[in-house]
Amino acid sequence: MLDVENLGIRFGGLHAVRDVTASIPAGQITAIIGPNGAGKSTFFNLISGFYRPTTGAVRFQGEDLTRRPTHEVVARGVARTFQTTTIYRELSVLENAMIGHRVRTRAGLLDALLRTPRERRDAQGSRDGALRALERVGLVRQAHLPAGALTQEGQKRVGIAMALASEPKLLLLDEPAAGMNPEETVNLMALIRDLVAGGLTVALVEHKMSLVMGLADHILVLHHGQLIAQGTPAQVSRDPTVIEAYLGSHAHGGQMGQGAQGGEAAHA
Ligand SMILES: Nc1ncnc2c1ncn2[C@@H]1O[C@H](COP(=O)(O)OP(=O)(O)OP(=O)(O)O)[C@@H](O)[C@H]1O
Repeated sequence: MLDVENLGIRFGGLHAVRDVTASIPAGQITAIIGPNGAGKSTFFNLISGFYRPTTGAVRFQGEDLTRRPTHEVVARGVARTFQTTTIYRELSVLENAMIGHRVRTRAGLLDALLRTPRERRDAQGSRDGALRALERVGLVRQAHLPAGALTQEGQKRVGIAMALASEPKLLLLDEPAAGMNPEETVNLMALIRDLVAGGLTVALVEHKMSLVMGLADHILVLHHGQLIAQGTPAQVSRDPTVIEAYLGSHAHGGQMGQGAQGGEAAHA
């Protein structure tokens, strides 16, 4: 569904992502893992159009998205959530989801100010689209609550609904389980599985190895900005290069503990 070829970006002298060639297959869950500072978030920012690569190309369903601005990437069917919660806590759950939907509507500011027929049509469409997204994440009954009143897990669902409201084909989740307890993590895994069963393709960056190993069909492993391995959870977890990368990172204060022990302990 999404292919990157020789993708790279430099920040000054630092190659945050270097020469990565990889694919995110349709209808599957792809996890991007690697020790701290491996370039995972930067890779996400590259494929979602937040960063312009220094080298290489990003193709989505065969179309070159390399130089497209983010809103065009979203309009073509790639949506993302963020590591830190970016929901509007004072707005209702429904209003948050409607904001996610508005990227697909055509009415501009003038239409909104003049309340033109197009604006009214789009507003109704946003409401319907937002409700569909809330249904997919199980939040219809909370639609009129302020988003900030929801639990941590509920707020994560709002963030996912915002992304789903743009009706993506590919959903990118940046550390979806961060800050969640084990029970919430299990619920989140079930939600992601449901979304994929409904036809969505998902790629995620995640530190919790229990989630990655229990959920991913396909794993890309980054280290120092480079792709050092890819394959099924079973394949990458016994790959000597991957084990060495995590061990080396642990020796320097990295997060191998999460890799070896399943993740939650180190997050507790
Ligand atoms: N905008 C930026 N400007 C300069 N350097 C950056 C920028 N973004 C990331 N970096 C650097 O690029 C490298 C990769 O960072 P990135 O955040 O992508 O890693 P990560 O694998 O997501 O890390 P973590 O697991 O800690 O979230 C790091 O050395 C980081 O300091």
